[in-house]
Amino acid sequence: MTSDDAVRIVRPAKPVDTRPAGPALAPGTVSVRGLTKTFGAVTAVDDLSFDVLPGRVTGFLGPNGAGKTTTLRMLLGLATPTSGTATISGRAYADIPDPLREVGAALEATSFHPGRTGLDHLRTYAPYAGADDTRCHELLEQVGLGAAGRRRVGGYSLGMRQRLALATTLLGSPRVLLLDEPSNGLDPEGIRWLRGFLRHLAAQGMTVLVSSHMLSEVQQSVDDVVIIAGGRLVHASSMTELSALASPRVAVTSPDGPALDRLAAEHRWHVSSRSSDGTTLEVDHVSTAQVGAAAFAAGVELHGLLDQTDSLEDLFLRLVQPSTSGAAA
Ligand SMILES: Nc1ncnc2c1ncn2[C@@H]1O[C@H](COP(=O)(O)OP(=O)(O)OP(=O)(O)O)[C@@H](O)[C@H]1O
Repeated sequence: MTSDDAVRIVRPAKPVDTRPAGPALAPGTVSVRGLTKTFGAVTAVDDLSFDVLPGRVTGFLGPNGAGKTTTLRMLLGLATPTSGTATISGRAYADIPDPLREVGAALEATSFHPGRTGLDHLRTYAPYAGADDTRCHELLEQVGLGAAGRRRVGGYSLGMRQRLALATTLLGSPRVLLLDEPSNGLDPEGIRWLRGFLRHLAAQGMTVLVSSHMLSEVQQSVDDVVIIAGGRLVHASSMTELSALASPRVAVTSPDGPALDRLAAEHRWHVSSRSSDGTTLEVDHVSTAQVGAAAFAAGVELHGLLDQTDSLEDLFLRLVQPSTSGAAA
């Protein structure tokens, strides 16, 4: 990929809607418009605008310090924007009449009373969310803690605590779920379970926003991505559109360097590098199948043909690099 390409892809895939968020938004839509938050000289969130839609799982991604938690805190009324708006179903959190029925959130590792059982933990919070005892039992079953619900939380594994935290956020049967790094500390089985569970919630119409500093952690579970760096939006699209940005690239080796050069010129391949002896070329924007077929048709002997397409994580890292993100210093 050329440096031009790198600059070209660093922009929201869809034009950002800068209209003020209002009641016309579908219920459950999370909307951020021109959101900015400064802490003294530090601009944690810088003119951020994006929407998160119901019925979808959206990954809110960015490296450490990108501004994810600060954005989530503003959505939950825990921090006041310096400027701009952060709304849920068209309202700022403070204006939502019954907030626990509208939005469930887990921002950091929830603290639990170690002497309480999982069920008692839920029962403690249930009245605030208007949930009854049946709902507490139902949620424990849903998060896979049915039997463990009667055991003390002090003996729970980290994964079990994460499940209990998730059950707590769901007490009010909210329309919107905001989770900050929910897979932190989960083992692969726990991550797989979380992925399936969030998908199930979105399939029921919930809006699910999950933050992470690694695309690879969420790439199999999200429908959409919002990527930020240095407090600014660097990319917003569906996961499918993001994947399409990982342009194919191959390394092709032949004992006959000049024949390889002729092939590249004939097909107008974009050769991004050439080994010193001229026997290996790296070619951008073509697949191994295209190069293999062209070499076969031209009778050029190949000794190597390697797919070097960027992984999604490489693409993500390039998107959030300070040099291309335009991040504030
Ligand atoms: N209360 C605060 N006072 C001063 N600076 C803050 C405060 N909260 C956040 N920041 C700064 O704002 C920036 C964004 O932080 P934030 O925690 O939102 O990022 P993040 O993307 O959630 O990072 P991480 O993945 O590490 O949790 C960082 O530079 C951080 O140091």
